[in-house]
Amino acid sequence: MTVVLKLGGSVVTEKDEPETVDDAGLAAAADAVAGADADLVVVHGGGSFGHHHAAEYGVSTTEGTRDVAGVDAIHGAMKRLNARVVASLTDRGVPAVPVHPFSAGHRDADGALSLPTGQVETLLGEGFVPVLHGDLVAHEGEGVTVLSGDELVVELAPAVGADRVGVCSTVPGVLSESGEVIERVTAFDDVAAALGGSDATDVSGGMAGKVRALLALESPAHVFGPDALPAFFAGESPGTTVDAE
Ligand SMILES: Nc1ncnc2c1ncn2[C@@H]1O[C@H](COP(=O)(O)OP(=O)(O)OP(=O)(O)O)[C@@H](O)[C@H]1O
Ligand SMILES: C=C(C)CCOP(=O)(O)O
Repeated sequence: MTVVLKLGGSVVTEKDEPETVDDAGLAAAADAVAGADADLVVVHGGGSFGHHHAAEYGVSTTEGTRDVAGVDAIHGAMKRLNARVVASLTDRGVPAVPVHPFSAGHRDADGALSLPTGQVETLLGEGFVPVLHGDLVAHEGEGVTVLSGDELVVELAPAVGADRVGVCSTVPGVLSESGEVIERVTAFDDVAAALGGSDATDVSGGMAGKVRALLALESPAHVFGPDALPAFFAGESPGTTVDAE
């Protein structure tokens, strides 16, 4: 069983406090990952490491920068967070290794992403748990733009032949306008009215960006909260299933 799991930046960091890890959130997520019986690829989001710096330099998934100080601030912070996530996993005996997307991917002038995945597939085959992260990426005509962890999930899941895809955020799923967890989302327009950005600083579109990205996947993806991580690894379908059918 191959699983691609994104740990939202809102799960592993205090999203409102610049460069602050949520120690309890990260520990709980790492415990769940350590207990999983699967070949696993982990992706984590930016949280208060990526989004604050990206907002400061005016960088999003479509608006770029050529400022090397911005690259250092954003990519540097994401590498620091990645080191913390990898360490929390290796502390628990998970064979986690870092993979930095900035060194590998690029977007063309239309924004289309090319991301080599051979290193992830090979690491997985060799028994490692590759840990990727939302990052910057070279972007023709823009300098560099943000590459969200949700986009990484969409690229990686088919590349590694994922049997299950999970996106863990702090919300228990995609919520309706009345605040109920929507069980299944099959089309963006069906839920567009309920979808907003993030309630924290977020340059990659919050839940709306997440649903849009996941609908591009051939296979279903599950969006759920941190408490549901063990259920997800047990094969259940907690939260919202996003499935374009
Ligand atoms: N209809 C909705 N259902 C659920 N969440 C929603 C909805 N509309 C807006 N949101 C916001 O989307 C947020 C989740 O997206 P966000 O990008 O912040 O999560 P994340 O992936 O955990 O973080 P990061 O982008 O740092 O990785 C929620 O915290 C909430 O504020
Ligand atoms: C802001 C940066 C650098 C990464 C964004 O990744 P995301 O939190 O998965 O959207």
